[in-house]
Amino acid sequence: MAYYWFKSFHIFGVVAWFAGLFYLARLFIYHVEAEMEIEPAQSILKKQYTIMEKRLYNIITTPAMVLTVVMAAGLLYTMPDYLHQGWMHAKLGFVGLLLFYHFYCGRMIKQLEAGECKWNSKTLRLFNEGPTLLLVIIVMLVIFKGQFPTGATTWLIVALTISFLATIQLYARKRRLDKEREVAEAAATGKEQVLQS
Ligand code: HEM
Repeated sequence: MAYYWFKSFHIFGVVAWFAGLFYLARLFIYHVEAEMEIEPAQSILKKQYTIMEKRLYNIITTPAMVLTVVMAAGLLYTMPDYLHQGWMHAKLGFVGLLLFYHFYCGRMIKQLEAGECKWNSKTLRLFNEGPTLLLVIIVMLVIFKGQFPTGATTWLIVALTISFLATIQLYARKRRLDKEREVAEAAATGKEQVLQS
């Protein structure tokens, strides 16, 4: 029975942890894009994003990470044989990368607050794909364990997933270009009005 409790709370933890990581990366993008705004909007937005990032990281994302790991330890305690299986070693390796990503986000909150972040919104969008990729790999490992499928259905699912992700990227790129054009047009109109007055 303990195994099912650990597993249920492990999955609750995973869902909340990823929700936090996905939203955090989105906030980083908005935070960096606030640079394009004029004052006082820029300072107000940056201050607000810092508050939101800290609350999300400290109140949801980190406790969810702790819950996931503690419940995982409980699962391994009830199923010690998993520790000798290759898929679990691979899973632990990818979870290590996820933990690195998690703590790097904590560092990035501090850098953004101090105005020392070197990332732009384009590279942050790529950074945002990290947890998605790790989620797919880790879930596949835990479901298929040692017998990863290589049949036609698998390749169809892989192709559909890639096309889905590519569509999202293209749409995001279109929105970014539209926004940049709007900002440039607004700046040009502002200049014209100043010259006319
Ligand atoms: C601290 C690292 C982790 C350890 C040691 C760990 C260990 C485990 C173990 C032993 C199970 C039970 C497997 C079974 O009985 O079939 C499990 C289930 C599961 N884990 Fe993890 N896990 C960890 C982190 C994660 C992460 C980060 C994710 C998500 C990306 C995740 C997703 C899942 C899922 C979805 C299940 C349920 C699978 C099923 O019921 O078939 N785990 N985990």
